[in-house]
Amino acid sequence: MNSPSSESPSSRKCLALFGGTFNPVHFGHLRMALELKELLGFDEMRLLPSHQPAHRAEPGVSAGARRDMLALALEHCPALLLDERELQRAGPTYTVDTLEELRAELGSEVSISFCMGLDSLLGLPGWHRWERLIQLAHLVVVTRPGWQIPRDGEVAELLARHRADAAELKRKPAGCILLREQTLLPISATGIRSLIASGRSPQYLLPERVFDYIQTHQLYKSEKQ
Ligand SMILES: Nc1ncnc2c1ncn2[C@@H]1O[C@H](COP(=O)(O)OP(=O)(O)OP(=O)(O)O)[C@@H](O)[C@H]1O
Ligand SMILES: O=C(O)c1ccc[n+]([C@@H]2O[C@H](COP(=O)([O-])O)[C@@H](O)[C@H]2O)c1
Repeated sequence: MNSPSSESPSSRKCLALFGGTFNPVHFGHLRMALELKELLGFDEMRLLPSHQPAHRAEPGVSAGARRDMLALALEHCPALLLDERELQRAGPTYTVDTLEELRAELGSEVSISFCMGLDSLLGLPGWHRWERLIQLAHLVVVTRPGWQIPRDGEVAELLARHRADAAELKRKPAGCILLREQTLLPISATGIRSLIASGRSPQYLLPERVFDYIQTHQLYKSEKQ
């Protein structure tokens, strides 16, 4: 399928995706996804767990367990959906493959926004076929404490060409980058894993049911996970 066409009706369906390793999912992810959905008026917000993350060491916890924790976290939140498509693909998980697949499924008119933290945007030039991403979807980037918007380099150039405001996400199916300054909870999965590995509790940083799952399955007891 070719790149989606540009202008068209304001009644266009708007789908948002929030991808991650979710090892484990925590309130930082969930609040960000929910706030973006509500504040930007997406019709759907799908959380997309990656199977075999492309640019990090293989997680010590299986894709199935990461998916199960995410499913538990979303059970009582109809506003957030789980999209398992990446778990069904073998080999390294590349976002561009997911977006090509979605475009083939949904057609060229639906607006697709791929949401990420600023830390992820800074690494974008290392992603597989990264220049194609912006032809297939919008990027919604939430600034994260401790991370600065770059002034030069490939990401700065990408921003200069594609930066747009929120209304553009509905006006076009793809091609815009929206930078959102949003208060993010200072929680990271790395922090949660190291708390547990050092014998401390991650309670109140993630949903209670996810905490129960981690305890039942004895996850993250060792630093390697
Ligand atoms: N506290 C947070 N608030 C909002 N977004 C977050 C937060 N933590 C991570 N993200 C974003 O969520 C997406 C998936 O992140 P990921 O699953 O790697 O979580 P993480 O907490 O950063 O994990 P790790 O510490 O293992 O790197 C990324 O786009 C990342 O920028
Ligand atoms: O496609 C790639 O090359 C690529 C490289 C790094 C990260 N991503 C995607 O970015 C999202 C956040 O990744 P992570 O590793 O921070 O959890 C997740 O959906 C990954 O699949 C994608």
